[in-house]
Amino acid sequence: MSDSNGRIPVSIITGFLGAGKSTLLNRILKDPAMKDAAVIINEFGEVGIDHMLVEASNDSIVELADGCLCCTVRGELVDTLAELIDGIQTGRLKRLSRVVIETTGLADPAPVMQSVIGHPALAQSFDLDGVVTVVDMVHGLSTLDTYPEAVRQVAVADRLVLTKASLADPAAREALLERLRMLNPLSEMTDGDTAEVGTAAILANGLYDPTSKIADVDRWLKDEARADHDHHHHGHDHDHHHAHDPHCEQCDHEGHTPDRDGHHHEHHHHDHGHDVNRHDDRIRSYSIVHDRPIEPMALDMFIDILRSSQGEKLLRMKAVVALTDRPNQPLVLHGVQSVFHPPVRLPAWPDPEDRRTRLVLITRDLDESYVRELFDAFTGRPQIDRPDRLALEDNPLAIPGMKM
Ligand SMILES: Nc1nc2c(ncn2[C@@H]2O[C@H](COP(=O)(O)OP(=O)(O)OP(=O)(O)O)[C@@H](O)[C@H]2O)c(=O)[nH]1
Repeated sequence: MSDSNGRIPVSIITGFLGAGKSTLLNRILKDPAMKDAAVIINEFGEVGIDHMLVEASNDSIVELADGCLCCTVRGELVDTLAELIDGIQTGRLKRLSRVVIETTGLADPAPVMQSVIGHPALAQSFDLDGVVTVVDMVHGLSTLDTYPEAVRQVAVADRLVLTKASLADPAAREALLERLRMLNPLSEMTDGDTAEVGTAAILANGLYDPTSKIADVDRWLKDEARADHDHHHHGHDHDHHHAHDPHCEQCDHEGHTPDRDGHHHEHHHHDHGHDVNRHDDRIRSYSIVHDRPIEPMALDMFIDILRSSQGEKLLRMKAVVALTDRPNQPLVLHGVQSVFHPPVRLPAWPDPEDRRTRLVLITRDLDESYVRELFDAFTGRPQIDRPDRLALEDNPLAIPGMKM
C-alpha cells in the first residue's frame, strides 16, 4: 500500500523515555498488514538493546544506535530513507507498504518530521502519515513539567496512546488528560490497553497537517526548515556517516574502557550544548557490560538501592542480564524512574555468540561513577577504594550518594 500519489507513508512513533514505544511497535508488527513495512529504530548509547527486543517477522529493520534522531544521527535517518528508495528503484527491495520510525524518548520530533516533509528529494517519495505519541500515565505529568521534548512530542501528535493507566493514580490521570487536551485539543486518544492499539490502522492518520495542532507546531517546523536552509545556504556539508548534526556544535563521544576487574564499561556522554530545547546537558547515557553471570540476589539488591535512592534521576534503565540461575535465558529489565516493570525472561540469547550482561542507563544529574561503583560492589571483586557488597548491605550509610 502506498498513498494515492504513489508516495510511501511514513509514521513516527515518539513519546518520552520508557513510555512504551517499543512495546507498542512490537504489538503493531504482529499485524499481518505490517509485513511489507520497514522499521527504523533509534536509541541512545553505544550498546544497543532495542534491536534485541523487537520481535519482528519482517527483516526490514534498521537500527540507528548511539545518538538521537533529532540531532546526532539525523543525517543517518535521511541516508536510510534515501537508501530505501534506492533499493526499491533498483529492485533490491520490494515495494514498501509503510516506513515506521521509532524515535528515542528524548527526541524533539520536529527535526525528525522535517527530515521527511522538508527534504527536497525525500518528500518526492514519502508522505508523513501521522505521528503517534505514547504517553506514560504514571510519569506523564511530571515529564511534561520538566522536559520540553515531551511537550513537543505531545503537541505534534495525531494520536496519543495512553499507557500504564492501571498503574497511575486516578487524580493524576485526570490532571494529565486535561494537560494533554490543552497541548493537543484535536488528537485522537487511544487507551494503550485496547486491542485496537495493536493494529497497523493506528499508524494511518492521513497526511500530516500542522494546522490542526496548536500554533507552536507550525512554528517549530518552520524553524527547522529555516535552520536546514541556513545550513545548506552556508555550505556546511557534513558527512552524515559521521553522525554529526549540522546544529550540533558539541558532541562528546567517549570510547570503551575495559577496567581492571574484567568488566567492560561503555559509555556515551550525550553532551549537546547546541540548543537548550534539544537535550539538557545534565542528561547522560552510559552502559555497563559485564562478562560473568550475576547472582539473582545481587541484581535485586543493586536495583533496589538504585531505584530507591536515585529513582528520580534514573530516567531509564534497560538491561539484558545473564543470571547464575538459567544463564542461557537472559532476563530483560526495564526501569523508568523509580518504577521497575516486571522482568521478563527471554527463551534464549538473541545473539548466542554474545551472552554478556548489558545495562544501558539514561540519567539526569546522576554520576556515572556512582552507578558503576554500586554495580561493581554487588557483582565484582571488592577493591580497596570501593565499597563492597557486605559493607553496603550492613551499612547503607556507606553507599556513595545515598540520601537518608
Ligand atoms: N503496565 C504496563 N506496562 C507497560 C505498558 N506499556 C509499556 N509497558 C512497560 O514499560 C516498559 C518500557 O516499555 P518500552 O516499550 O521499552 O518503552 P520505550 O518507550 O520504548 O522506551 P525507550 O525506548 O527507552 O524510550 C516495559 O517494561 C514495558 O513492558 C502498559 O501499557 N502497561
